[in-house]
Amino acid sequence: MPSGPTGHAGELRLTLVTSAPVTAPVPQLVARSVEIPDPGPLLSLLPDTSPYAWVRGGQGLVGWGEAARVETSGAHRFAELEAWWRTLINTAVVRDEVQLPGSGPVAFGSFTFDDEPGTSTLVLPETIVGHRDGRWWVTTVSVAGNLPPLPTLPSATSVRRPGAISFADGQLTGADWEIVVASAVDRINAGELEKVVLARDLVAESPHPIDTRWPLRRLGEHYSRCWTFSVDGLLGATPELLVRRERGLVTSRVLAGTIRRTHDDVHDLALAASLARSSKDLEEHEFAVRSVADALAPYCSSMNVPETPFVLHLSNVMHLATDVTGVASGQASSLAMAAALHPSAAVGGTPTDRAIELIRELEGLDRGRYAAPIGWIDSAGDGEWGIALRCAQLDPSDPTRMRLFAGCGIVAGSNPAEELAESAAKLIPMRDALVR
Ligand SMILES: C=C(O[C@H]1C=CC=C(C(=O)O)[C@@H]1O)C(=O)O
Repeated sequence: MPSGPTGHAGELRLTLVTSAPVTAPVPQLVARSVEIPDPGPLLSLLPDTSPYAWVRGGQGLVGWGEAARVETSGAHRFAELEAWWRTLINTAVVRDEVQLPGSGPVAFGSFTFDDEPGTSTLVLPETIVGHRDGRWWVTTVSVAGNLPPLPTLPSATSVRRPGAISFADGQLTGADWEIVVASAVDRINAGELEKVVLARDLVAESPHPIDTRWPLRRLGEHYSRCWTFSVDGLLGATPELLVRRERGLVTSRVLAGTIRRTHDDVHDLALAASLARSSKDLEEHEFAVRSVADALAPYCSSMNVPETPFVLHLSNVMHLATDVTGVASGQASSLAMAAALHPSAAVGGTPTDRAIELIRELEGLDRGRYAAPIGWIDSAGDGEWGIALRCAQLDPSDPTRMRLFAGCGIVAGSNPAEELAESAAKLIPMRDALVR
């Protein structure tokens, strides 16, 4: 049901929560972006309430405050939220003195993996700070119809370290999850499908409410090749870019096929070489690349799909990776492309429908917004959408608790114990970010 606008003059906010097409009137949005001197690391600017972030190698966007928000659920969630964004932007007054991707008004978004349960959201923060190629800017947004004043940026604030964190099994114990993986392998060997991605969760508990900026800063430091994100208490550092659309250029980083690192550099190099030759991992990777290339093809006039993957080295694992690029042929936005790509074979399986049915049947997990698109969209429809991996969701009703997620692509040659060990390696970034 739509609710709002709420607040009083000068603090007008629009909040919509809807399971029906988003039809409520939208307010007059006024936004301005101005260049600023280097304000310091983006992630250290965030205040402690509802931080929004999309940062890689120190560059990207952070935001806070809430000028407008919309939530929805169901099979049409992507189209409904995009329609709302377009309506908001169509009547907006924007003074953008920066003219870079990510300047001007930007909505951060996070979507559910499945149509139900849960809600997906787009949020337009009141303040957004961006950094790209040696330039910094601030965007201020008002929905009260007047030009917003420039904010005073906070100086780096201190962040509370989580207390002694305890971790417990989530929905399934490791042993039970291995049984689930074994049944998936049986179903693949029976010829029902080729690949399915199965996930598990852990529950982290702190003696006091978790300040999510602590793990965010750690993730930004230790996984600088990944996209560190935060939207509505879902935070993590994903190595997988579902899609970027920027001035007509479309990019996707596809990952599938994983090997754990040992931290012995010589041994890790040998492992990387064996990953690049592993027929099980190459097959798993090929499914993922195909699914992305097929989904992007209708949106591109030309595409480059490399035949051979490269090995992406992260501090916990190494992945087979392929960067698919294309030239956009029409006006479809980054969000429309993310919708077309989701769920790719990196988080669903092959064939997609059969894999999703098997996930629902076997996994026993509410994935929430894990393994689904998370990112941002600007007024031109450009933006970046990652897959929410290597992440955790803060419990909205108990901020001392977070659920951590990790999943593995299961194919005919998968071994349940190996997959459990791989999932544990994929949980390391979030575990370490919480305890170190
Ligand atoms: C589903 C996850 O990873 C996917 C992305 C990269 C490699 C994967 C793999 O090798 O299994 C997974 O498909 C996860 O990290 O939770």
